[in-house]
Amino acid sequence: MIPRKKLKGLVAATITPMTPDGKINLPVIRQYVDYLVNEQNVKNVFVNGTTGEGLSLSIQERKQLAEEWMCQGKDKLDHVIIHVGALNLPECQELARHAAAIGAGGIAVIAPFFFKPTNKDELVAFLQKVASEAPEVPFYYYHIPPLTGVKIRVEELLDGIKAQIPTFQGVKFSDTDLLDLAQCINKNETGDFEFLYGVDEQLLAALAVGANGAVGSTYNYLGRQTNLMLQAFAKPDFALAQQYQLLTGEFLNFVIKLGFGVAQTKAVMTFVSGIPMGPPRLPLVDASNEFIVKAKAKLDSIVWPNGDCS
Ligand SMILES: CC(=O)N[C@@H]([C@@H](O)[C@H](O)[C@H](O)CO)[C@@H](O)CC(=O)C(=O)O
Repeated sequence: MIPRKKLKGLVAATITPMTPDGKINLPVIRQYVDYLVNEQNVKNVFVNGTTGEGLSLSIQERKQLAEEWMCQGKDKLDHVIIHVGALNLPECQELARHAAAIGAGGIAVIAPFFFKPTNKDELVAFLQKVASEAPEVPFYYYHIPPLTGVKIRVEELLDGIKAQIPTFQGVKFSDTDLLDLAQCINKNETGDFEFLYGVDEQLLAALAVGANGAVGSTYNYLGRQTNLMLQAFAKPDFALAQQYQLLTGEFLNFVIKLGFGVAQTKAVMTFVSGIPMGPPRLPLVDASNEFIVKAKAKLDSIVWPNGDCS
């Protein structure tokens, strides 16, 4: 495998821009890349994940999106990780081969969640069959039990993983079980693996137990503020880091009470960035106007420590 720059800091879980009639809006990706890099200081992306509605897209659409992010991100982005998980092995393998062929910086795989693996060995066997299709590409397990219902603890999965998946690079950890995350970090004695946290509203707690970075939806539009939180944490200025986390938490707590998911993320990103993200794909439905008005007013009302506006 070619030596690579270690992935740390923020990774935007990309949104899939769509036209009003529900097609993928590929031409918008160029502007999207520039926005992330120049306005949010975010240079890593995670494509076709939850926020990207990856599981609601056809294989062809997922390939097109992956290609566009690779192409537009060339010389601008540091890492492009492609999520290649699906409900069946052949599609995962096809997407993994495709990601390798286009030079992706990493691939990630969610646990299949219709017929679910019931223990660590079944899960690792599935992941291994996907990873081996891209033998030169760093591999991440995408742990998101609230959506998959697969609750196999990651610390268990790590035991002997490198022998079975030589490309294993780390975990995108989208769960609130910080004890499991801490145990993973404890096992990562040589520091070879990366643990990227995926619950944005409690990233600071994950950093405190040793997460290397974060993948999330809010880094599309709160990347700049969250980067300042990371800087404060590294300094260390914990009081300042805490202020940032409390403020992003205040916004998320507000929108979660209104009903917050991928459709609402698309709406927030559209009004913050000015880039049209379009509607979500069914079964998700558009955010309501009431949501948009209230979410915008809330975000505008937040006074960030740097005196910045969102
Ligand atoms: C369930 C969910 O969508 N979680 C988000 C978070 O970024 C989430 O939107 C945020 O913490 C707000 O709750 C990410 O973990 C998902 C993600 O990274 C992805 O799109 O693959």
